[in-house]
Order: sequence, then C-alpha cells, then structure tokens
Amino acid sequence: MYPIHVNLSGKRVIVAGGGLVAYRKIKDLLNEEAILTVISPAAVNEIQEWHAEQKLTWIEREVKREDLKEAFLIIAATNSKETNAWIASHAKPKQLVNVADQYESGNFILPSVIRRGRLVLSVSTGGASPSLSKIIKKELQQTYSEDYETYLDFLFECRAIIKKEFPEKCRRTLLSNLTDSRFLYDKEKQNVFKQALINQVGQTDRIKTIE
Ligand SMILES: C[C@@]1(CC(=O)O)c2cc3[nH]c(cc4nc(cc5[nH]c(cc(n2)[C@H]1CCC(=O)O)[C@@](C)(CC(=O)O)[C@@H]5CCC(=O)O)C(CC(=O)O)=C4CCC(=O)O)c(CCC(=O)O)c3CC(=O)O
Ligand SMILES: NC(=O)C1=CN([C@@H]2O[C@H](COP(=O)(O)OP(=O)(O)OC[C@H]3O[C@@H](n4cnc5c(N)ncnc54)[C@H](O)[C@@H]3O)[C@@H](O)[C@H]2O)C=CC1
Repeated sequence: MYPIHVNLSGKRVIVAGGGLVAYRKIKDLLNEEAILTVISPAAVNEIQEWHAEQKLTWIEREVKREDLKEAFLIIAATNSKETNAWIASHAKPKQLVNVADQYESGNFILPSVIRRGRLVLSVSTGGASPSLSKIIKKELQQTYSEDYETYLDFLFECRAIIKKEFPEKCRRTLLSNLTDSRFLYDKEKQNVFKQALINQVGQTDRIKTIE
C-alpha cells in the first residue's frame, strides 16, 4: 500500500451505506470540502442532520450503477457483502475505491488518523489489525500534543517567507533553525523569530544573527 494524502477539495465522493462504519468515515471526509453524497435506504441521525445542514447530500435509496459514474472516490460501506463487491467490480480502474468489509477488492484502505492542524499522522497495519492502528494512534496522541498545531502554522508561515524572500544559499540554515525544539512550546519565541525573519528581508548578509 502506497501512502499518500489526497486533496479532495471539489471532488465528488460517494459513500454507499449510512450505518456506523459509513458515519465514521464520513465524519473525517467532512473536513475535506469534497462534494459528498451518501446513498443508503437508511442513515444514522448524524448523517441525516448533516444532510439537513447541507454538509452532504443523502439519497435515500439503494446504490445504483449511475451513482458511481462521476465519482473521484467511492466508499462501499453497506452491510451487504454482495453490494460492496458489486460496487468494487463496477468502479472504473481510475476511481479510488474503499471496500469496508473486504479491502482486497478495493484499491485503498483508510488509516487511523491524528490531526494537529497541518500535521497529519496516519497509521495503517495494511489490514492486519485496525484495532492495533487505533492503539498506536492513541500512543501518538500522547506524544504529539495540541501545541503542534500552532507550531506547524509557525513553520508554514516562516517557510513561506524564507522561500519567497531569501536566497538559496541561506535557506537551508534558516529552515533547519526552525525545527529547533525550543520553538515547539513557546509561542513568544515563535513570534520573535518570525519578526526577526521579516526584519531581515533584503539584508541576507546579516542572516546568521537570527536566533
Ligand atoms: C482494511 C480496512 C479497510 C478500510 O476500512 O479502509 C478495515 C477493515 C475492517 N475493519 C474491521 C473492524 C474494525 N475496524 C475498526 C476501526 C477502524 N478501521 C479502520 C480501517 C480499516 N478497517 C482498514 C485497515 C486499517 C489498517 O490497516 O489498520 C480505521 C483505522 C479507520 C476508519 O475506518 O476510519 C478505524 C479506526 C479508527 C480510529 O482510529 O479510531 C475496529 C475498531 C473499532 O471500531 O473500535 C474494528 C473492530 C475490531 C477489529 O476487527 O479489529 C473489519 C471487520 C469487520 C467484521 O467484523 O467483519 C474489517 C474488514 C476486514 O478486515 O476485511
Ligand atoms: N472497515 C471498517 O472499519 C469496518 C467495517 N465493517 C464492515 O462494514 C459494514 C457496515 O457496517 P455497519 O455500518 O456497522 O453496518 P450497519 O448495519 O450499521 O449499516 C449498514 C448500512 O448500509 C445500508 N445499505 C444496505 N444495503 C444497501 C444498498 N444496497 N445500498 C446502499 N446502502 C445500503 C443500510 O441502509 C445501512 O445504513 C459491515 O459489512 C462490516 O462487516 C465493520 C466494522 C469496521
């Protein structure tokens, strides 16, 4: 399994099934600005509420072949083994298909995910044990505190300034300075560094004085 993080913004995503498994996968998809359609004769309350809030479209019936046509990504999460297998076999080779009850018939699986703003950690056991993925996720949650969210924003903003404003010869030093652990828990230090960086724009001979 080749791990990638996909941008689903504006992409059509179809979820077949409206039970607890579909719900868990949809909850994560809602952050992605995808055009999300759930097709299922029944759906848990949360899915119905999201439909009412226009966060997704719930089509209250069984999945049909034409539903799959325009999808970039499909999740087959019905409780019918036959339907899930049928979805996998009718998807085009270019479509991304996840099959909840027999991952081998799809072409991608979902990891356990930890998000800290821009930091995304994903864990997969290649289908061996979703429970173990969940345990490892919990361990990582302890190690990677909420502080990472602000820290990653700091890194992102500084890196953008460095890439845009500083010549290549000093980029590497500056970029590696950023990951110094003293910045992680200290927002004040982050702000001071960022301001120093902004002040140094256009004065690259003095770059080494940024501490
Ligand atoms: C292959 C994969 C396909 C896919 O779904 O993409 C798959 C397949 C299956 N899961 C099953 C069961 C369970 N799945 C979970 C939980 C999660 N399952 C997830 C992913 C994946 N599950 C993919 C592989 C991930 C990897 O490689 O590790 C997570 C990580 C992500 C997500 O679903 O969002 C999410 C954790 C979310 C979190 O972090 O909290 C729990 C635990 C729980 O619910 O508490 C159980 C019960 C305990 C157990 O069985 O271990 C069954 C058996 C169904 C049956 O009984 O027949 C199948 C079918 C099969 O094995 O073929
Ligand atoms: N991948 C994973 O993480 C896990 C997968 N599973 C598997 O996922 C499947 C679904 O589990 P749950 O959500 O708990 O089941 P559930 O019974 O709560 O929900 C199933 C949903 O599928 C819908 N459905 C049934 N036939 C349909 C059709 N032809 N077209 C569209 N929708 C249809 C039902 O209306 C219902 O909303 C099970 O087959 C189970 O083996 C179970 C646990 C974890």
